[in-house]
Formats: sequence, structure tokens, C-alpha cells
Amino acid sequence: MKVLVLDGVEEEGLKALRQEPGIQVDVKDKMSEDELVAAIGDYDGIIVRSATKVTARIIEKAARLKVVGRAGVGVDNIDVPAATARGILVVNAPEGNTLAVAEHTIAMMLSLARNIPQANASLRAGKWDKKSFMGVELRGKVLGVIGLGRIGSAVAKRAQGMEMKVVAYDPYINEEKAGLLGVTLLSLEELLKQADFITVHLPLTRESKYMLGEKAFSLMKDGVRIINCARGGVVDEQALYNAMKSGKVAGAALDVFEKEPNTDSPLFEFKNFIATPHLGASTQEAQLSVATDVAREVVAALKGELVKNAVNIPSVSPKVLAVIKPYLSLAEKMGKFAAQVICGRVNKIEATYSGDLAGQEVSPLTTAILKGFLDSILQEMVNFVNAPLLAKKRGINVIQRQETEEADYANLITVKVKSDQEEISVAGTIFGKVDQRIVSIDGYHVDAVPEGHMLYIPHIDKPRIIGPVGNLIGTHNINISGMQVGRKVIGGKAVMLLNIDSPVPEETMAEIAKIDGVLGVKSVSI
Ligand SMILES: NC(=O)c1ccc[n+]([C@@H]2O[C@H](COP(=O)([O-])OP(=O)(O)OC[C@H]3O[C@@H](n4cnc5c(N)ncnc54)[C@H](O)[C@@H]3O)[C@@H](O)[C@H]2O)c1
Ligand SMILES: O=C(O)CC[C@@H](O)C(=O)O
Repeated sequence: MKVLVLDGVEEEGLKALRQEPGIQVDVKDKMSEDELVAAIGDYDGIIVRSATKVTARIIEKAARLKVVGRAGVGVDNIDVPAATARGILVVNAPEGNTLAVAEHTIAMMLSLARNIPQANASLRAGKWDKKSFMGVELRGKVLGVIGLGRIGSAVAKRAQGMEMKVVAYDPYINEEKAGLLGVTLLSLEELLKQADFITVHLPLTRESKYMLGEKAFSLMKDGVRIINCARGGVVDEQALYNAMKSGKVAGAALDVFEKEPNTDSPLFEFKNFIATPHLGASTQEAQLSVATDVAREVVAALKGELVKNAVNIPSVSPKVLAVIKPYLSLAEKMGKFAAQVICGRVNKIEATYSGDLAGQEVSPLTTAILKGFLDSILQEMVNFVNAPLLAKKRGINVIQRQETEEADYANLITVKVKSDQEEISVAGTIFGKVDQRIVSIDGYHVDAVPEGHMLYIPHIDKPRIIGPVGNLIGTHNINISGMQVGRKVIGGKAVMLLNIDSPVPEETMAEIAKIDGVLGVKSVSI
């Protein structure tokens, strides 16, 4: 497999990739969109920072691509919906640069308070000018943090260390979390009115675009100072320009711009404006950390393992993963089994979990069922990323249930599939730690290992069925390694499930179907 690494991702962090046998790593500094469109077809993975835009045009040509890794937090340079539609996993490294950005924010705030960049420039220009650079202290000032996530929280803690009073606006954070941080949650309007310094730490979304615009500036205190180390566009640069021109804003520091790179902003005319070229995450420690994290995630993704920081599938904590991991393969096999047994156009798949699985986060298992089901019926690549989307596109209503009542098995997964012609159900369990079994089909008890080639034969419970089926298969030199028969009442409907060493030819299937009492015959490959 080949992985392309761009944007100067820290080499030392790529060890996990380089040490993996069978993975070739190509490191390039920069590639244009056209160059990437031409080259991407050769790669199974790509890792970028923020400079390269992984566009829909590139993704369209990415015939082998399985994973896009972002060495950092923001994935706004990756067309995530386009990747999802093609079943390409997008992973990021959201934790490694938190402290770097928090410290950069504090550096910006101190620079604004004490005019450090301006005084440095003035002195180096030969002036010993003390008068122009009178500063303000941070102690006792109110810091308004908009977005109290990883970075916002780290900034709040550090600002409290300098005896600032920290208030925050974040509608998705509860009072308890804010209380633990010693931060007062306010409405946006109240924060704007109270803060001496305002710093933003939220993603750029429809809601946050131009959050600090004309109206917000009009509500702020005179002499307020503004910092943006999050994303360009959260602060409206034109509105900031006007507020600086009028003197409303006493200073502003931007690490990020609406258009990047940006080397000639109108804001550069103000002496009290400070800018850095998107340097928030640029520390040796942060770059090593995000490169290491993303390299590990890309290796896991290429090996088909569940990853920790997937952007386009629900993330699973290591604790949950440890519990559900053994069931992932069983769930996928049950989806495959159901797909090959059901007739007609499927419109509903219901997954029910009981026993040990009742209180667990089971949505990855439901995705595994869908993956197994769709993989058996679709030509296109189906994986954990696009399985739910493909099911939705095909009009399949997916229902997930958990049952807490005492069950017959320590753990049980039941998959019910409904089509316009029939409804079937398959139940499976794991005995001990890894022993997978199908334990019932349509409520008929069986005990079969879901693997290799199988034959499913619903029939009437009467003599001269099992023998002729075995005979027919035997005369074609096909070995039967397992046979299970389940019935509810004597002489009623029954099911037969055979494990066989090689597939049964169509003609033999047709002969089996003709045996008196056989209701149908389905070949299944797991
Ligand atoms: N300058 C850099 O180099 C650099 C580096 C890393 C991250 N970042 C950026 O910093 C920002 C924050 O990163 P993080 O890791 O703290 O993310 P996070 O997801 O941990 O925190 C974001 C917070 O913003 C809040 N939020 C979302 N929408 C909001 C809204 N409309 N109003 C108020 N709050 C809202 C969320 O509830 C969350 O608490 C992101 O935009 C990220 O891309 C920049
Ligand atoms: O890679 C960078 O330097 C910036 C990363 C940063 O914007 C992020 O979102 O993690």
C-alpha cells in the first residue's frame, strides 16, 4: 500500500507508518490540485496539514484511497461529504496541538497588552521609545472565551493563572463543566458587553461565520482587545477593520484569516494589529504529537481496524471498543448471511442486542451488520464509512434496539430483515471469548459456525429429507463439515443449515429443491 504525505508533516511522527511492513511512504512538500488529481489514483492513504485542500475533484479520482489523515484538528480543507460518499475514512488528530494553540493565544494576549511586537520592531529600527508602548495588565481583566472546548478550556485555565476573570459563551457546554473550570457561562451578548479581551475557539460553521461582526462590535466595551487563533471568518475582517479605525477596538491579534495565505491585509495599516501566519499549532511538541497520532490512525485504517478519531464515522472509545470488538466480525457475518437468504427488495433491517450487549454502545455493530449485508449485494466498495449512507440511499430503514430483559444467552445479536416478499430473522452469539455461532433462524434453533460455504434449506420435518440432501451433495464430491436441523413441532416446518467445504453447483441446488418436502434452498458464502 502507498501513503502520500504532504504539507511538511513532522517526519519523526511518521515512524508508525514507516515501520509497518507493506506500506510505502512518499513524502512531498506541496502538490497543486491538478498534480494531486493526476497522482492520487496510486495511493491508499494521504496525510495533510492545513495547506493542501483535498477536494471533491481529487477524491473522484482516488480509486484506491481508503483514508485521508489530517495532522491537526480542523478538517475544513477536506471535502468530508465527498470522501464519505466514496467510503473513504477521514481521521484527524484533535488533541496533540491543544496546548500549542492555547499558549499561542496567551502569547497573543500578552503581546496585545504589552505591545511586544511593535516595541521590538521600533527598537530594532533604532528608536529607544518608551512613551508609545504603555501597556495594560491582565490581572483583574475579564477574558471572554467563545467556544469552551479543548483549546478554550486550556486558555481559560492559563488566564486564571494570571488572575483574569474568565467568562465564556458555549451553548453546547453545561454549567457543571464550566463550574469545574471556574468559568462563568454567559449569553453571547452579555459576554460581549463584559469582556476586556475576547478570544474565539470554535470551528467555522454557518452559525459561527462572522460571529464577531458589526453588531457584535457595537455591543463590546470601548477599548476591547480581540484574538482569533481558531478559524478565519469567525471574525469579520471588514467589521474588525471598521472597529479598529473608529478606536472601538484597542488591539487585535489574528493567527488565522478568511483567505490564507494572506500577506497584504488592510488590517496591517494599524499599529495595534498583530498577525501570525497560522502558527497556532506550530510547536515541535505539537507537530510530533499530531503526526504520531495521525500516522497510527492511518495504519489502523489501512489494516481495516476501527480507529479512535474518525471524523465520518462515530468515534469509539478504547473502553467501548474492547467490549464490542469480538462482536464486530459476528455482526458482519450475520448481515452477509441475511443478505444471501432473503428474497425481494429489502426495506427494513432491525438489529436487537441483549445480554452483555444491552448496555453497550452498539452502533458500530449495527454498521457492521449493514456492511456485511450491503457488501453481499452491491458492486461498489462498502465499508464502515459509507454503509449507513448506502443503506439510507437504498431506502432501507435501519432500527437498533437493546433489550434488557434476562436472555437465554449471555450475549445475543438478532438481525431481522424485511423485504416486499418476506421477513427473516437470524440470531447469533459468542460462546466464551471468540466462538461465533448462529443460534437461530426465524426462531428455529440451530448451532452453526458462520464461516465458509453454507447451505440453508427450509423444509418439512419428515423422513427422507436429510438423507437425499446428503446423498446429492456427496455424489458431487462435496464434503459436509457440519449439519444442523431445527424444528418447532414434530411434522411442522424445519430448517437445515449445512457447512460445506466447497460451493454447490446450480444444478445440484436445483435437484435439492426438487426433493419432496424441501421448501427452498439458498447458498451462502461468508
Ligand atoms: N490556529 C491553529 O493553528 C489551530 C490549531 C488547532 C485548532 N484550531 C482551531 O481551534 C478551534 C477550536 O479547536 P478545539 O480543539 O478546541 O475544538 P473543540 O471541538 O474541542 O471545541 C470547540 C468548542 O466550540 C463550541 N462551539 C461550537 N459551535 C459554537 C457556537 N456556534 N457558539 C459557541 N460555541 C460553539 C463547541 O461546543 C466546543 O466546545 C477549531 O476551529 C480548530 O480548527 C486552530
Ligand atoms: O497544521 C497546522 O499548522 C494548523 C492546524 C490547525 O489549524 C488545526 O486545525 O489543527
